[in-house]
Amino acid sequence: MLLKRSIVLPASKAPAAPSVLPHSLLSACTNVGFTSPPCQTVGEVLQLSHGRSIRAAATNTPYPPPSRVIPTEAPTDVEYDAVVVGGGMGGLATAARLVAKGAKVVVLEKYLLPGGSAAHFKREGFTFDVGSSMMFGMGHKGTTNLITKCLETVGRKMTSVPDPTQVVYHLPKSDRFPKGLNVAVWRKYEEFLEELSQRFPAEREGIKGFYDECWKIFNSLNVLDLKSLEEPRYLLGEFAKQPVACLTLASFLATNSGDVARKYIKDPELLRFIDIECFIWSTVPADLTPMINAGMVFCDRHFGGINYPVGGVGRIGEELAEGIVEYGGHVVYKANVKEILVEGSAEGDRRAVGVRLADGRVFRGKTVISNATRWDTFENMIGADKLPESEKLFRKRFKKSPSFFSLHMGVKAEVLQGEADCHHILLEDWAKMESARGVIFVSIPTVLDPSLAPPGYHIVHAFTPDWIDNWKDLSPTEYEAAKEQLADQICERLEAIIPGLRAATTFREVGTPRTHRRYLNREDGTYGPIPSRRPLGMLSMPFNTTDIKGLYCVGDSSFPGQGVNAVVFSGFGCAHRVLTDLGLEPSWPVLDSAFGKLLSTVRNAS
Ligand SMILES: NC(=O)c1ccc[n+]([C@@H]2O[C@H](COP(=O)([O-])OP(=O)(O)OC[C@H]3O[C@@H](n4cnc5c(N)ncnc54)[C@H](O)[C@@H]3O)[C@@H](O)[C@H]2O)c1
Ligand SMILES: CC(C)=CCC/C(C)=C/C=C/C(C)=C/C=C/C(C)=C/C=C/C=C(C)/C=C/C=C(C)/C=C/C=C(\C)CCC=C(C)C
Repeated sequence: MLLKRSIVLPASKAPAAPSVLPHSLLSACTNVGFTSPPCQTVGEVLQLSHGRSIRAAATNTPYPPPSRVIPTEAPTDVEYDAVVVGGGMGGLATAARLVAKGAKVVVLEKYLLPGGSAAHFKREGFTFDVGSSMMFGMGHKGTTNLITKCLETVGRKMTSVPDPTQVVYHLPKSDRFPKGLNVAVWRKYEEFLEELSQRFPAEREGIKGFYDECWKIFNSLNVLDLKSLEEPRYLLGEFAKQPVACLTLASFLATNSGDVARKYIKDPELLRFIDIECFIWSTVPADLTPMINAGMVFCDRHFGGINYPVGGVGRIGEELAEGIVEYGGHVVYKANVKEILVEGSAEGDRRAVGVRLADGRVFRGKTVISNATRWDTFENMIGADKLPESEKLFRKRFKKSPSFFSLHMGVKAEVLQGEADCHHILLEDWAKMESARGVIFVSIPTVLDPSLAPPGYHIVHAFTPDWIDNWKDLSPTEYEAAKEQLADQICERLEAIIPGLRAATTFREVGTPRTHRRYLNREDGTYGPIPSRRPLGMLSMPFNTTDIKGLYCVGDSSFPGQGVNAVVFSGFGCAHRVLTDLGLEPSWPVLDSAFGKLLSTVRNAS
């Protein structure tokens, strides 16, 4: 095994090897749907700094060639119940829930395929995940398995392969850990606690105390029927059915993970570990990470587990899009929304009535749901001069997180012989945890699903946070050179955990924050919003409704934030709120408006 876990659990504790399906069996399930390049290409042959040359993405030709009809049309002479801008996981989840209730829906996606950051693309026999690769919410029990539930909403089911770990950390060396702090987050909770406690024996009780608090949250979430927190009829119903769970969640709404961690843990090195536990999914340390989100992430990884969808992460979006169409909805690609049409001019009176595409087509709807970031939705599709007050507040409280620099590599399988863990985190210096190009995230999905690469090869997808400003004002030649230089540096660092990586690499494609901006249509290529000051837990995050009537936001700039299962939850909430506003689900209108006012007062004050 080349990516060694430095401390191995006692044999009795070690989990069984993952059930990796044979290549032949997996390829039968693999979808060869339409593809197109989400990353920019880097030329025919790359000269690596250590003297070898490898094939880079040669052309923008989709691989394999498109085999499906790509719908680019939907009727424009009807009024839809909902026009959804963007077919990322947030938009698709909303649309799936809406069509299942009989709503007339059109999803307008700028790109050629569904899924947004959770899509995939194909090159030379490799199927690469665009961004997301660590899938929560794909379990089979409880109520928090939101991806499974969302697929079921439109009659779909997917096969996935269980990951034996959520992630393996390769953290900085210190006096106490001369070989580095190496921790595997095992699928079994007790095994993870044991491994971490072996590293920090004096904190055994504190470790259990902190993570057990997370279970209080998760167990409360996991009995609720998860829908819109902006809908009082539903909320009161859940309070009546599950009073303890709701009160527990309410008590954590304004809490951040760092506060709870410090209640139980004193060791500064262990507190730094809790910071990176949060950072890898929230891109901020524990003090800025809402405790409810930590409860969800730190427990679902052991409850439903991390599961890799067979055929690649992009299959989820493809299945959802097909399901939406089967249920009577429309999903239109190459549909670039330039403007959200708003009638009325006075704040409070304005109403969204449809959208206009770059090619001039107009789609009218009783509601408009934007899966673009709030910055793209308001500044770019409505007008910076028309920002509602609540949006001004959002911009004060939240800023754009960095984007990512990504490296998609095809490597000879020998270099990863015996490797069983899909996700790894590498950090050499704690002081650089929050810096651009500090933490390196690694995903090797072929250890779970070999069908993603040709026989004898693996995929290594490595990415690191980076700012778009680092890529501005470069000539095309400078841009290409900068990409190659940084890619070489990242590969060199990765050799610490994958010796021989550079020599084994046969294919490499590089994406920068500019690539993310261009292909995901996210301002500055941002990964999502992060708090600009200490947040009051989840209270300051906006829900789905906006101050413009009929306009809703879904995705990672709405409650509960970043994460594929998080944006799917945001889609469940959004669809529920829209259905009640359309009269397709029951509500109590008088209570509704009073509750809406109360909620915005609490949020504005928090
Ligand atoms: N960006 C990454 O590299 C990355 C990595 C890991 C995880 N993720 C996760 O992915 C999730 C993002 O999900 P999401 O649903 O909020 O957003 P998303 O960015 O994945 O999807 C938004 C979709 O809307 C489309 N779109 C945007 N503007 C449009 C317009 N004007 N017209 C038509 N289509 C338009 C985009 O093409 C995209 O498909 C987040 O949870 C994030 O944590 C992202
Ligand atoms: C009054 C009122 C309003 C209220 C009352 C009380 C109550 C009832 C409350 C309730 C609440 C709720 C329901 C909530 C919910 C929440 C949720 C669902 C959440 C979720 C979350 C999730 C998350 C956050 C997730 C995330 C994830 C992520 C981000 C991931 C990512 C990953 C990555 C990036 C990593 C990768 C790695 C490598 C590659 C290594």
